[in-house]
Amino acid sequence: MDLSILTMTILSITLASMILALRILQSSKVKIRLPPGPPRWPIVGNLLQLGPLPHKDFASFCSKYGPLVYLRLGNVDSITTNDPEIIKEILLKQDDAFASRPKTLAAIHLAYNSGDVALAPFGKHWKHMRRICMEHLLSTKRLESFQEQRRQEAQFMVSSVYRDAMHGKTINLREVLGAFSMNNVTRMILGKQYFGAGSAGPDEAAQFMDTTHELFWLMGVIYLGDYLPFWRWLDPYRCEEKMRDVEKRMDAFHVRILEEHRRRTKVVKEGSKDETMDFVDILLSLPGEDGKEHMEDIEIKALVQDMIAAATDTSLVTNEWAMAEVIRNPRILKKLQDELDTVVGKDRMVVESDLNHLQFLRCIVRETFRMHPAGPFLIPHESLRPTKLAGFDVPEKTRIFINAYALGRNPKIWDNVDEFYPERHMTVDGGRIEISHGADFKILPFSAGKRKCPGAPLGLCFVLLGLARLFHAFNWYPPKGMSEKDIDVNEVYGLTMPKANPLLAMAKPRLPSHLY
Ligand code: HEM
Repeated sequence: MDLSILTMTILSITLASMILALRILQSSKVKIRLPPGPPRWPIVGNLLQLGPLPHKDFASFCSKYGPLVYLRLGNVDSITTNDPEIIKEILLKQDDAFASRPKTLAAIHLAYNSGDVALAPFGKHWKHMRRICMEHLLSTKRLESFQEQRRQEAQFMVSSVYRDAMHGKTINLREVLGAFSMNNVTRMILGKQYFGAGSAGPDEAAQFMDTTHELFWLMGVIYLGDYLPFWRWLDPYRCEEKMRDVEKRMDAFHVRILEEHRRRTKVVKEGSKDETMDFVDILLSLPGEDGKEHMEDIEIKALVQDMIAAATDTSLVTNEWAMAEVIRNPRILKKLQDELDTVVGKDRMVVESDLNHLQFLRCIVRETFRMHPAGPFLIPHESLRPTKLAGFDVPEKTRIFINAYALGRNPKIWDNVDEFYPERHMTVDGGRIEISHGADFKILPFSAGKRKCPGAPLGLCFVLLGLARLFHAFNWYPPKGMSEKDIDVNEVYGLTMPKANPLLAMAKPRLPSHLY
């Protein structure tokens, strides 16, 4: 064949293929009807429209464009919603389409390459790991077996506040509540506590706390490298480098924990010591996936890290918000203490069996979740396949930002959205107040469907017990020189949404001294 004919043929075929490809692309684009959303820039999409509080930016997009909004974040399709019906559709009716997680750099570096539960994609490994947590850490029987430890930690917390109160010291409630959550969690999981008498050495405790704080922070960052590949390459804020550093330190910590437990198991087997089993002991004794004799170390480390991260910060953040809102509102504090005095009395401390009878306290917790949900976007989900939602198309691998913050402040479903008013949750017949989402999906503290929080009963127990003890045992006031309304309610964004500034307050004991 003549060279010019060959060239012509190649050119014609290339041109024809290009026209065909363009037609296919156009026709597929015509068919796709994405939800409405703000105009976007080339390459970065809507990323530049997000500030330090993205849950508020997303909320204002919903006010402007409707209950379901499409955003293009760099090269990632994303949707956000604040509407109960759409949320129900995502989490319940189309659960099988929306139950996955995106593979973020945090999942790679801080969750053993998505080898955990919370950041794992939907699939066999996730199911296996989740079942282990449900059966061996979060079953009713296991939770009951740790009840005495929770009582001890509640008493330790009250006693430490009492000591400071008697010396007229200002109490840093973030520290107090953080120690309560962390000790409870590490006692269940690692068999040791990091605060107070009998705790791990001060160096180990300080190191562990620093590293876990960094871990929480890095897990919450909306890292541009997840949306723009070139950003990952530049990494101007050295964010990925920090992730790698925390990954290394956390891993070294887990290696030590596993060694300690293996040594101890040997001693227990030899019969010289009787120990109750913590979660790590149990994980070390379980068979692995696909008929393996044991779980792999990496799986144990991923689960332990997940449980500590998921359980500690969520309950601390919720408790700090609830305390801040109640101390800002003396009327609510008085009403709560009246309830505590009626149900519990003043001659003993609150115990767990009281918690179901404290309806006003339960309303306070519900109201706290409405205004300050621990997870403003839950943990972002990802769609597994293309689907339809509220009449619009949602492509495969779309990132789903369910805005629990904007749901709780949605003026279409709540009145006076910025007022902390627990009474709005009272039932007409005075019945037990449910703290989960309920049928109307007007709040979403623990999510719903396949990825709903498996630790909700335990998390609620930490929250209700911690608050009941502190409000029953003490009167609370703002620090000297401040009034109630000076207590700020600003938040910072992260995987959880804590108060921007630690809550400081003064406490005055209100029960007989021998109870402390
Ligand atoms: C007040 C306390 C807590 C709150 C508010 C809370 C809230 C949440 C939320 C909003 C999610 C995301 C659900 C979703 O993405 O759809 C979640 C997931 C999760 N939570 Fe909790 N949580 C709390 C306590 C706990 C505790 C105590 C544990 C365990 C010890 C725990 C373990 C988990 C795990 C493993 C996941 C991931 C589930 C999955 O992806 O399958 N949480 N939690």
